[in-house]
Parts: sequence; structure tokens; C-alpha cells
Amino acid sequence: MSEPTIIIDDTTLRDGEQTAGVVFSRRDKIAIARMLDSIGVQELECGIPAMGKDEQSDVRALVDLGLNARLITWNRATVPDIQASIDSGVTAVDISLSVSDIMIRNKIRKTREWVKEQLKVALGFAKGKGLYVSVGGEDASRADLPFLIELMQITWAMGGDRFRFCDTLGILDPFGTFDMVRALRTAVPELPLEVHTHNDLGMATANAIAGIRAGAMFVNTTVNGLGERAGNAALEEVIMGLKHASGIDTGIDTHRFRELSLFVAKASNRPLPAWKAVVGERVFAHESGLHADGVIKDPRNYEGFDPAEVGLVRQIVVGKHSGTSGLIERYKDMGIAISRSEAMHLMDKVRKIAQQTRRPLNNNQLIKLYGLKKAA
Ligand SMILES: CC(=O)SCCNC(=O)CCNC(=O)[C@H](O)C(C)(C)COP(=O)(O)OP(=O)(O)OC[C@H]1O[C@@H](n2cnc3c(N)ncnc32)[C@H](O)[C@@H]1OP(=O)(O)O
Ligand SMILES: O=C(O)CCC(=O)C(=O)O
Repeated sequence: MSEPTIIIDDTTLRDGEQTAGVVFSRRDKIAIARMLDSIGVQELECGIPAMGKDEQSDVRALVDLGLNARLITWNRATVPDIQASIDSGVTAVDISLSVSDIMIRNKIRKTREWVKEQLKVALGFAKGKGLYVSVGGEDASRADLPFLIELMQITWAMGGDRFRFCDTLGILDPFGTFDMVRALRTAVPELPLEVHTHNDLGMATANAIAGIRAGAMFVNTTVNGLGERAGNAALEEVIMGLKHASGIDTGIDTHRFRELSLFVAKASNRPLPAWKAVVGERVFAHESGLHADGVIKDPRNYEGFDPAEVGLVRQIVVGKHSGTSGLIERYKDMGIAISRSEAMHLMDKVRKIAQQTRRPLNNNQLIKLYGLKKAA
């Protein structure tokens, strides 16, 4: 496992709150920020002071917590936006510019020249105020590569601290992400890169990891993958993916992931699907006979990592697809010892009940079944 070299910039409180309809209370923002800080997330993108006084007070309240994590805010490339961030007490800002021709033409209705000049104005102002600056390339994944390189060179020359490569619409795959990030990294190796990915095609986590493998040092995440439209790369997936698929240890304490996910699910009013990767209630539930048998013999047969690593517990579910090993184990958990032949006799009834109810069997049903069997 490698030394931690990756910085997690979690944007639950910015892009996460941009999920249509989601609003965090100040109390929830504080609790989320504290939890993220306590598990070792190094940076929190925590709001947009340009939105007005309430947002500024929220950001100020987060600053006043004195967390270890660096707090950074999102800003358009304008002096008033950056001034609002300064007034909120942060010392780090993301300065965002639309960088694809489609957005330059059709959204901000300007030109590439304007983008370069506005970058200089905003970055010059921010650096003059002593701020740490990430320059955000909105829609970078659809932008012209030489133009992105030019923007990165300006950023570096003017003392910008990093460049954020955004797959704003989530249109890349991991191979495309790797190629673009690698090309930027090679062209301007002195300027650290940040990757910001979206999940429109279900590839946000994979793309975030691809960006890191290509040389990005910073990665954006949100708890539960909240965020615009289909969301962002999920914190818990990126961390566990890096650890178990890529052999990269971020140093984040993962044991509170389930607790954190449940908290954010409640605060955002976006319930967590039972099958949600890494933190869903049922992602360590085993029903199928051969799987239950395998996992009882050695959990490593059917679990890529220990559920305790993310604050979950293994469950043996008895249902339509069960076999005798799983059934025996469930009874054992309830303090009832049954033999293999007893289990075989019960299996037919188990399948019938599961088929009729279209659900797994609960403890009461299993106890009743056992009682009937004893009485027979
Ligand atoms: C990809 C992302 O997620 S970027 C983050 C986006 N987040 C948000 O929009 C959430 C918070 N936003 C807000 O509260 C508001 O939109 C504000 C305060 C930022 C701006 O509000 P308003 O002034 O009312 O403008 P509105 O919301 O209509 O935004 C459009 C304006 O922003 C401009 N704009 C958009 N992006 C940028 C940018 N990166 N730099 C400078 N100007 C920009 C547009 O060109 C447009 O200006 P125009 O009216 O002169 O054409
Ligand atoms: O920082 C930026 O430029 C925009 C970040 C963002 O939320 C996005 O592009 O999806």
C-alpha cells in the first residue's frame, strides 16, 4: 500500500447541496463538516458566498469551528464573488470559468480571449489578497486541450495553486479521463491537478480514480454521491476503490462511512438505496446458498473487504435462493441448533414462504417453522 499522496476535497456542502431540491441546515452543515474532518478529509468545499448573507454566515460558522480541514469556497471568476468569500473568512477559493467552446459561446456568451483575461483579473485579485486558489475549468472534458493547457500556464504563471479538471456533464469514460488528465499533467507538470467528476453515465467514481491514476493529486467527492443531476463521485466509493482496487491508501478513517452516509441521507432527504455500493444496508447480505456457504466458511470467499471497515455488518439472509448452510447458520445465530437433514426438510417450506411473500424470512417466521417441524 502506498503512502497517502492524494488530497480529498469533499464537496458535499457545495456540489452536494446543489442536488436539485437539497438544502442543508446550518446545524447539519456543521455536523457533516465535523464528521468529514474527524475522519481525515483534508479539504471541504463548503459553499458559495456569492449567494448572499445566509450562505456567508454558514461559511463563517464553519470557519469558526477551527477544523483541521482546509475550507474552500466556489466562486465565479469575478472580484465581487471572491470578495464575498474573503468576507466569509475563508482563505482558499475555487475560481471557476467555463472553458469549453460550447459554454463559452452559448452560456457565458463570451470568447476564449475573454476567459483568459477574466482569469487574469480574478486570479490576480485573489492572489493579491493572499488566497490559496484552485482554478476551476468548468466543462473541461469538452474543451480544447491546447486551450486548457494555455489556461493552466496562465494559472501557474500567476501563482495559482492548482487547476480543476471538471467532467461537468459526466460524459467521459475512465480511459478518456486518464488520457486527458495525463496530457495536462505532462504539459504543465508543475501545476497540481484536481479532478471533479459527475455520474451521468454511472462512471463518476471510476473516472475520479482514473484521474488520480493519471497524476491528479486532488479529487472531489460527495457523501453518497450527492450532486448535480446524477451526482458526483461518492466519497466512500472513491476511498474504498482507491484502497482496494488501486492499492492507494488515502489515510481516511473509513469506519464511520455508514454513520456518515446515514446522516447525510437524512439531512439531504435522499434515502440511501439498500444496494448502494460500500455503505448500503444490504451490500454485505448473502442469501444465495453457495454464497452463504462460502462466506460462512471464510468471508473472503464472497467479500472483497471486511464490512467492519465501513461500519457495516454481515447478514445471512434466508430466502428463495438459500441453501442448507445459510439456514443452519441463521438458526445458530438465534441459538437454535439444527442438523443438515433437518435443514433439508425445512428448505422446501422456506422457498414456498419466500415465493408467496416475495421476501426473505424473518426470525419470527423461522421460529414458527422450527416449532412446526418439532411438533410434527
Ligand atoms: C458546474 C457548477 O456546478 S458551477 C456552480 C454553480 N452553482 C450555482 O449556480 C449555485 C449558486 N448560484 C447562485 O446562487 C446564483 O446563480 C449566483 C449568485 C451565482 C448568480 O446569480 P445571478 O446573478 O442571479 O445570475 P444567474 O444565476 O442567472 O447566473 C447567470 C450569470 O452568471 C454568469 N456566469 C456563469 N458562470 C460564470 C463564471 N464561471 N464566471 C463568471 N460569470 C459566470 C452567466 O454568464 C450569467 O451572466 P449574464 O446574466 O451576464 O449572462
Ligand atoms: O469549479 C468549477 O469550475 C465547476 C465545478 C463543478 O461543479 C462542475 O464543473 O461540475
